[in-house]
Amino acid sequence: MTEFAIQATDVVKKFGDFTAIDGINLSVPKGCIYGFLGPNGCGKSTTIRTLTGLLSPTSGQVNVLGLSIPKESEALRLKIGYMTQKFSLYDDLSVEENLEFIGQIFGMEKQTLLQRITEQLSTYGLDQLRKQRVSGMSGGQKQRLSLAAATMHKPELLFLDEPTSAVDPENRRDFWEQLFDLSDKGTTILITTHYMDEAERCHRLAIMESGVIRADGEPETLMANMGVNIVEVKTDNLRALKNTLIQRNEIRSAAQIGIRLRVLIHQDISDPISWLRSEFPELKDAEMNIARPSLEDVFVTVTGKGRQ
Ligand SMILES: Nc1ncnc2c1ncn2[C@@H]1O[C@H](COP(=O)(O)OP(=O)(O)OP(=O)(O)O)[C@@H](O)[C@H]1O
Repeated sequence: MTEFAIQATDVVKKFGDFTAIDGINLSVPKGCIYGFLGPNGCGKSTTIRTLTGLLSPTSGQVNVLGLSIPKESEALRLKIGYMTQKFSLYDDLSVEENLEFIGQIFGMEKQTLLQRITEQLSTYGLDQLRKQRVSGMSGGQKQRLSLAAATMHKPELLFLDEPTSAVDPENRRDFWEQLFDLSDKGTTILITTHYMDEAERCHRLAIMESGVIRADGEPETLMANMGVNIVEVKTDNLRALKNTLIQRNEIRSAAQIGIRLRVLIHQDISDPISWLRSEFPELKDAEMNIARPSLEDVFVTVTGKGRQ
């Protein structure tokens, strides 16, 4: 039987008249890296804050690591780590002082604390920077320190709210290596992002829009079950072609990618290339090929963006 780190049922969170999350159901298996993908303002941070007990849901049930939230949030606090996009570090303290401070908050004894600081500095490549003040550090260094701080007390469950938005692709890749290491050791990770490539690395994924989960599952399964075929078209006048194509109900979306138009066509059309040639005379001699689905296609298919 699958054990779940997080189970949320029909969770609603309102701010006054505004509904930020609207009936979310979520089951996150233990040890899983679970992604939350969605545009700015769709409710990702509100969901995380509700799951950690920082916000109380307006209605619905939340169970995290066997604890009923928000009632048992205080007990949960010791079992989770939480890293936000702002990194939440103390600028005037050095690298090791930041870790020491966090360890003290979690009530670690002096000897254990010193040993853990040494471990964390080594794991996150911060040995050389131990005396460095945070204010003089680069985005990538701050990110590593922030992850070291969030995992000081060896949490069972780690919440990461857009942790890579302030760093370059190389640092992002290194950061993901660290996440896979943590996952290998059994840590459950819930991470929010609006980067497609990052979402593809997750074991499971929920796609969120306007406070609602539009789809969830393994990235591969989501891509397989999209209900569309993808054709890439290379021809002239792509802008005009796009406007013509999206008038048809059979076409879910069309987006220009460089010199090609990526066209998502409903799966009930069995031979989409022949269909395009026969329905649109301007495509008679166009170069067309079937493309592999991407997570961006899934996103477009399950959210309102496909209807534009
Ligand atoms: N304390 C609050 N009071 C009122 N409205 C809020 C509050 N917190 C969030 N909201 C609103 O709820 C919606 C969801 O916000 P949230 O921060 O959860 O989105 P998000 O998906 O995390 O976005 P981002 O990627 O920009 O962080 C937004 O419209 C936001 O303005």
